[in-house]
Amino acid sequence: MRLHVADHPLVAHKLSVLRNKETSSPTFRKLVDELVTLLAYEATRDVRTEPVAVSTPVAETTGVKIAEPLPLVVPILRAGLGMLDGMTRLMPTAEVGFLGMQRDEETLEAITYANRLPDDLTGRQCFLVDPMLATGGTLVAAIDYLIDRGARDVTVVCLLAAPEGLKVLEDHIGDRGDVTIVVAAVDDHLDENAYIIPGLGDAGDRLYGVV
Ligand SMILES: O=P(O)(O)OC[C@H]1O[C@H](OP(=O)(O)OP(=O)(O)O)[C@H](O)[C@@H]1O
Ligand SMILES: O=c1cc[nH]c(=O)[nH]1
Ligand SMILES: [Mg+2]
Repeated sequence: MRLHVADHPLVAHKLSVLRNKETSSPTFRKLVDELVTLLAYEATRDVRTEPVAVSTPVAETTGVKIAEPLPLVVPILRAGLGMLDGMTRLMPTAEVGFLGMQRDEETLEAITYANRLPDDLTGRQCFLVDPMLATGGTLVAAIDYLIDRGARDVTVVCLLAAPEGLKVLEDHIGDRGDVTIVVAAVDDHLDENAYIIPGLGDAGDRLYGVV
């Protein structure tokens, strides 16, 4: 497993506003979108391309286009939905699958309530998006769904990760797949309720309200 932590003053600035409990939902949504755009640039660095002939106004040349099978972006609902537009804006030809997962706040187990993924992911580059990697339970289950369908190349884009969750992911994945985590920051620790500290609270609630 590879970990890439964004090291950029704009990321750090936007993340600080996101953490602030006074930041309203509309501003929070906009900042998540802006941060994803910055992270997606790094996350898509190894996206596969193939040559394509291009006629410029004055010459023939060879360019590139994103190769088939097309990449698959998978937001983990709810909070991951706030990161989808930023990904598809950079990769408009990507296809989109969906996973609806909710962490049981008592047991911390990830429960899957929606699953709309292609049956066969052999050879597809997959991009999982979810703002928070806390205990790692949700992403372990999500990565397993992709690997079980044949995916071997998975990039996870998160805003915040806890060291505890990164360790769980690394131990779980082993050599079963080629997994890269791109994250805006690795925070300090989890509290007794498995919330990321200092964190930003419940990402889903801050994006969409408490339901
Ligand atoms: O690493 P973990 O300990 O599994 O926790 C992380 C998960 O918790 C949050 O989702 P939540 O369960 O709150 O669902 P929501 O997006 O609907 O709010 C977050 O968006 C991750 O999916
Ligand atoms: O800090 C946390 C942990 C899990 N899920 C969140 O939304 N925030
Ligand atoms: Mg939530």
